[in-house]
Amino acid sequence: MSVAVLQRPRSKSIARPAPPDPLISMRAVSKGYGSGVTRNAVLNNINLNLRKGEFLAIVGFSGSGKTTLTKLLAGLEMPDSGEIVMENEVIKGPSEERGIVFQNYSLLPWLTVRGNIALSVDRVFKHWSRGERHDHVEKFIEMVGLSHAVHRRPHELSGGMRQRVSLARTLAMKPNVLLLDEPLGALDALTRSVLQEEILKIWEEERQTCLLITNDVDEAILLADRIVPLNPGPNASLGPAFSVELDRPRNKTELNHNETFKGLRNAVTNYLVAVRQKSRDDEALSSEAPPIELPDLQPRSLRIPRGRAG
Ligand SMILES: Nc1ncnc2c1ncn2[C@@H]1O[C@H](COP(=O)(O)OP(=O)(O)OP(=O)(O)O)[C@@H](O)[C@H]1O
Repeated sequence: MSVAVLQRPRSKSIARPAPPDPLISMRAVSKGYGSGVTRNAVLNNINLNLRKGEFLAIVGFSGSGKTTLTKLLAGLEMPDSGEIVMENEVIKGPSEERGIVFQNYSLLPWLTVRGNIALSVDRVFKHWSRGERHDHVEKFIEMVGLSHAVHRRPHELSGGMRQRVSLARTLAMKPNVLLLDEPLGALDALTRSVLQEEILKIWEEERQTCLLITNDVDEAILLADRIVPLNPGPNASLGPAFSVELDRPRNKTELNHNETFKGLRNAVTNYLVAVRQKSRDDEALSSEAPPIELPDLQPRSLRIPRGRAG
């Protein structure tokens, strides 16, 4: 295996403006579950800056700790060591400043599309007039293309439609940071593709700081400004950041023929493949049985003394 693919991609020597300040910083964060022999060390020494207005994608394998990372950023889990800081304040619990969309949309089954979104809007924007809140809800329903289904309840919607409601509900709360934890993971390829385009369009309009967790390299390149791989666990750490040097607005169909897109897809995929192979090799080495030490014995005599035979 080539070691070169594990190295940080070379940055171009063009002078770039300084990156914007981080909105959230993870500093030397480690997290595991359980204790003693049953302890599962999931994340180890994670250092990550999520910059204001950027779209960052974390790509990684199943079980590497992606959801754990999102929950830490959301304040739903606390680090075992290290800290997570948002605008100079250590994150100590969940907050409406950080909106999350999970893979399994958790909609209230007795409320309609409008009702599910309005519930959150009414809670966050209590100080707005009824008319303002109504218009705000309608804007986000329209943004995700569900105006024709406002009166439907979740069981009357397809998976893709439910995920749109979930997205609209979180976007409508206007969080400072949007945390998308494999939001399209449960959808079929076609619906996934349509929703990718929609997220892209919405993000290009709103430019909210956004962190997307995904296992789909193409999706990460289409949407993000920067891609950071999460190496396989246990004790998963972050790999080198890959910068996505593709102009916006982006068009998925056109990107398929774009050389920068293809090169980046190869670089990220090769990195992930190499790092997984390394993790497997390390695992195999550490689980190999130690060599057995044979006792230093010398045979004395194989002859059976006379009279004892039989
Ligand atoms: N609350 C918990 N208690 C104990 N172990 C947990 C808990 N949550 C996650 N884990 C374990 O932590 C590890 C990482 O899980 P996590 O869900 O963060 O990974 P993931 O990369 O999001 O996985 P997937 O892509 O399959 O959803 C797994 O081994 C999982 O079993």
